[in-house]
Amino acid sequence: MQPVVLIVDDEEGLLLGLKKFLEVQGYRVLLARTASEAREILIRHEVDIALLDLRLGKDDGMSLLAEMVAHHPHVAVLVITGYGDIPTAVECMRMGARNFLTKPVDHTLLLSLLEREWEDMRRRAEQQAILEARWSKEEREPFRSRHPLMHQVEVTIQKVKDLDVPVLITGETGTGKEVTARRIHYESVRKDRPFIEINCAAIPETLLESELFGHERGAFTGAVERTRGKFEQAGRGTLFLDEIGEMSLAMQAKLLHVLEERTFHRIGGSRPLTAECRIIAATNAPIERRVEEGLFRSDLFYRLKVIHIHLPPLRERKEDILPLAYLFLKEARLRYHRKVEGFTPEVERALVSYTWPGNIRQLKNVITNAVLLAEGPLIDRIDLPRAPGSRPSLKEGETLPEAVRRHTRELERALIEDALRRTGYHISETARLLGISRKTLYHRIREYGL
Ligand SMILES: Nc1ncnc2c1ncn2[C@@H]1O[C@H](COP(=O)(O)OP(=O)(O)OP(=O)(O)O)[C@@H](O)[C@H]1O
Repeated sequence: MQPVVLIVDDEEGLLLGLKKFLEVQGYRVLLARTASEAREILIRHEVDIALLDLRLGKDDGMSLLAEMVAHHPHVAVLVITGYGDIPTAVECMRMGARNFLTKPVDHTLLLSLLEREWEDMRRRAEQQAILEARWSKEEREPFRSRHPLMHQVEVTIQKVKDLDVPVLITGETGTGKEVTARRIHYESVRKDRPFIEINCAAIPETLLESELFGHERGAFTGAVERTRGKFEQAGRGTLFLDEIGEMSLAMQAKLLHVLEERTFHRIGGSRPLTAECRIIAATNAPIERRVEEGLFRSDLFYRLKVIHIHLPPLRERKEDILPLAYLFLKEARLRYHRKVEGFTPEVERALVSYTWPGNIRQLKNVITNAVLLAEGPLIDRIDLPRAPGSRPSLKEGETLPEAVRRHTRELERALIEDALRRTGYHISETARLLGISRKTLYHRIREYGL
């Protein structure tokens, strides 16, 4: 993966010089000449590292730094200061900059700082992935609902787990489709074989085919070695196709062919390979509507939904809210070493009466935050997003900047939710409508539990 560096400077010569130098070193470089250009780029692109000149013409580099630290915490900021301006550099590091360089920029030093940041980021991402896998996937026992609406789901899981036919799981975002897919796999005879997942919406259409089927060396520019696709990686295990509703018609045709023939080819390959994995597909898009509109092939739809599991939203199974809330409380308490024991009766009532548009994911986020912020053994206040249209107000003990930040987040959440509804939960269309990348949209959906 190519690291993306944003350079913010108003000196044209320096910008172009650094851009050329870094591109030769394999970095992707984006340029901003003003603070507002930098803001625009940060919203629209996934930036890894920013090089920020504190002297930005009439703009104030320090305020931009503060904004970047607050709103784009994943971006590592290196500041460029005038020669000998050490107190400012120290202040910047205190504010959250990762390091500083003085002018004129020493290219060798810059390169070593960038490499160190990039290495750090990759290590953190790996550790995060290990933690995630340890905490939220196979090892943890998922909650099993006793609600009558979920009873049928349980019966179906038990009945079909060992069969060799596809399963389609539908339900709103955060209702537990992936958790259900994993349960089917790990409770089945395939449990010692791989469980491979792929998010069909998060991968650009041009890459999806090679991700799924793999490619031979030289199959296309950049195919430097033979690569096994997800079908091969899954072997005789399970392939989980998440967000299948977002798949293009061309890819749907290819997938249907694999389901019918049980064979596929790596891109550029002539030897047919056998697809032995079980397919579980999931979607939160209104897939029947997509079929009616001709956006999803009806033959593929019927083939996938041989077994159909629909997960009802949390608001339709309110009895599950408190058991889940206590489960997440226990998890967060252990994970963050907090001494929190439960909720006050008012908080319990608030949890049960809320509508949970982001379902279990949102409930989990809310409870984890509450555990982190709790001061006593009982959680006595809970932050639930306001109903749209109500007037902004200051919470007890909240400062103005805190309230502004909270309201900005609520506004952003509501706008994204609105855009998702308008496009019928079509990720690419929503990203286009909002003018942000699909990756950023994904981050936000997860962050806000949408
Ligand atoms: N039965 C369960 N027990 C414990 N946690 C659960 C359960 N179901 C869902 N969760 C938690 O809720 C969150 C969302 O679950 P999951 O990713 O399976 O939902 P999803 O329906 O696939 O969401 P999306 O449509 O957005 O991809 C995860 O953090 C998961 O750990």
